[in-house]
Amino acid sequence: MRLSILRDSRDVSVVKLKSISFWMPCDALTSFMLLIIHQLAFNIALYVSCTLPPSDDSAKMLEDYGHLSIGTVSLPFDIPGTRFHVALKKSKEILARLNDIIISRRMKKVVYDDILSSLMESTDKNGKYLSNNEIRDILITFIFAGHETTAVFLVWIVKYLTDNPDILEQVKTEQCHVKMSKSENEPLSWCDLKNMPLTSRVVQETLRLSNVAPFSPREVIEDVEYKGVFIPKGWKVQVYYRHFHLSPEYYKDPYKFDPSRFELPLKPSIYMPFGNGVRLCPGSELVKLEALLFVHNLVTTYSWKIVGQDRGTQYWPTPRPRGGLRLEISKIVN
Ligand code: HEM
Repeated sequence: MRLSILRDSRDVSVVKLKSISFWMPCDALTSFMLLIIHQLAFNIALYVSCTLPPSDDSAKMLEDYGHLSIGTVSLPFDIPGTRFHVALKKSKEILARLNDIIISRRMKKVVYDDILSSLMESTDKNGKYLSNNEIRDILITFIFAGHETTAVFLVWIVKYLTDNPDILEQVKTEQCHVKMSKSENEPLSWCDLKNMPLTSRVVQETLRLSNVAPFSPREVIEDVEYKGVFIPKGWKVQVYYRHFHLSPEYYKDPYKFDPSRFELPLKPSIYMPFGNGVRLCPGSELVKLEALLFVHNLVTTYSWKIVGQDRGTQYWPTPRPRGGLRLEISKIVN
């Protein structure tokens, strides 16, 4: 199957993301960052997947995805009233909606520069095109994987920058420099994004420290002995990336937010925020791009402060600042 769209985000994403309302709807507000960014990350995932602009319909879809997300980490009892039951119901509604989108796209016969069109053109190794149900199933995964982790990850960037004012100042200097090299309203180009070494390291370090996707599930396909432990074929195992990322064996002072650790190349296989091997996250380049654009817009346009006490980390369903990080945020007046 040919599916290149997210492997080469250079061409698509800079162009697409700039056409989405990128940030807050007003000049000042106090709100939970996770709420705002969830909507933003979802809009981007929906746009990259199906070229759907934000609407009431997409807001409803995000709500349904919220139930689906909770259902994936609930006990699998399909009994009315359980979270799992609600998640199954909502997933059927999302699948029906995606089916309508596929049918309407087939009728229009228009090719868009998005994942849906790429899937519709794709063939398997026998040259057979994917069915609507196959496309629908891949899309639901892409949109799910494409917004949930991204939203939490962007919130962690804000948290770490706020907690480290020296690094925040340096990032601001870097980003203002980039901004000043552009004329007013000129969008960032791929070259500009390559010209943000410190911000890129902040992105890498946030991925290491936040571990928003802390593990991957795998099935053992043959008997194996690992460090004296026998693991039989058929067992389910978790590859726990968090173990590598927070190990003092691999990282000096591992709980410290220190982007400078990425100034030199790391040892192989100790940094895997997007997994490894054939199932490596296909959205990894898109996420980094979103993060650079997000930080650029954030630090050059807004100032903010955290409201209330630091409430630590909530580990369910994935690690995130407890409560979603309440911020008082306002537009910088020049
Ligand atoms: C900070 C954001 C993200 C993180 C940390 C992340 C991390 C991961 C990880 C660890 C995996 C599992 C890899 C494995 O099993 O080896 C994965 C899989 C996947 N991710 Fe991401 N991801 C992020 C964002 C995205 C985005 C934006 C998209 C799409 C637009 C996406 C789409 C997918 C898909 C479709 C898979 C399944 C791949 C497969 O099973 O072959 N992810 N991601």
